[in-house]
Amino acid sequence: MSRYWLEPSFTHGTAPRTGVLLVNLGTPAAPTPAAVRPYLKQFLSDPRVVEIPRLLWWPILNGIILNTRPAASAKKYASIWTDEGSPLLVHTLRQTGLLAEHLAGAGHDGLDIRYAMRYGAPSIPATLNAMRARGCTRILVLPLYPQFSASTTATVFDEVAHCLQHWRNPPELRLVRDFHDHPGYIAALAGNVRRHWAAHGHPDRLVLSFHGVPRRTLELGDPYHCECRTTARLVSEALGFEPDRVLVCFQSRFGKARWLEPYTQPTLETLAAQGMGRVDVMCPGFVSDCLETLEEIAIECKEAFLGKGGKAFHYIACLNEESAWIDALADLARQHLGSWLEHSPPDAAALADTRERALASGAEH
Ligand SMILES: C=CC1=C(C)c2cc3[nH]c(cc4nc(cc5[nH]c(cc1n2)c(C)c5CCC(=O)O)C(CCC(=O)O)=C4C)c(C)c3C=C
Ligand SMILES: [Fe+2]
Ligand SMILES: [Fe+2]
Repeated sequence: MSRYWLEPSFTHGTAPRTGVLLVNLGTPAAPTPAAVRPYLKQFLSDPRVVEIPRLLWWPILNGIILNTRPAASAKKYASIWTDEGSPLLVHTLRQTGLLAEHLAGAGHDGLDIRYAMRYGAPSIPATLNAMRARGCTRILVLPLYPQFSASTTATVFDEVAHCLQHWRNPPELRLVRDFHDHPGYIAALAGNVRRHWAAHGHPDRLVLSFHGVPRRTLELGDPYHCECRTTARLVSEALGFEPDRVLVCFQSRFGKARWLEPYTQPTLETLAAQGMGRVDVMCPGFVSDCLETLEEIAIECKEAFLGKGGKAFHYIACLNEESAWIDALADLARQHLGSWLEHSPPDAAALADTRERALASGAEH
């Protein structure tokens, strides 16, 4: 769409309102190669995600990756798909509903609370347009990534800004950059582990596995690695578990470059070889279970650990619909909504009236 075409901005008959937009990564529409391909194409064409010059990357993406990976990924998606759809989508949808209920219950009614996906549907532009149609003149954007990374959080901000370039009358905007050390988020993670341990006893090692990014991004100043380490330290402290029995590692390496280390699967294999009977693995960087947790960790890494002689592998689920997490999410939203909760948005209807009278009379506005 051309940026020189600015959309009109009528909000007649709708009370001005404040919106909260949760954003997650996105997921294919179905666990089939035909549905995975366009999703991967959009995802891997984002220059924030793959920082390789387009002239080099384009032939690799279109000539090799998009011809081989969709079929392989579709099989993995099929192994975790539910009757309601992709786990990532199902959890994001439920979290949105629970957050809306929670905030309404706390007296903050009238908020327009929605979710969008950075890749695939519902898209950020389509959702922002729907919020405008509902009269949102203030929007809080809350990416569901606890740790900031240019490849995730920043690209959400880019997409929001790109969309608003086409608006004649854009909303007031607030962005949540990260929540890697939010006390409610840390407490919810520790609560999940404690509950697991109350039922199953303690492991020899607790492995905290985060999604990886290229090592080069750390050298260039991306704070992601440090935020992951901080989250891990805070969770360990909250648990009071001996620090040398907690390991931090990075999963989902993509391509041949060096990524953040240590890598999750080789670390688990080493632990098995060292005679660690039981490991528990949790993925604090994902607030919703998805392909990377349910397939890569709970299936592939489990097989790898047991295959090297490990005796028991426990995967501890993501926060998903945990009430402590919904409390934390509501707290985070409230904290960033701040003054917006105290003062309702300026009355757009009054402005529209003035404008209409001016247009009708042909007078200078
Ligand atoms: C190619 C580079 C990739 C970077 C950099 C990257 C960073 C990154 N990703 C997440 C969260 C998720 N990634 C997911 C899937 C996924 N990730 C990549 C590649 C990169 N991610 C690919 C190609 C895929 C698709 C699946 C596959 O073909 O293997 C998911 C799961 C989506 C789902 O549908 O369940 C999540 C979530 C973070 C947090 C991050 C950087 C911090
Ligand atoms: Fe990823
Ligand atoms: Fe660091």
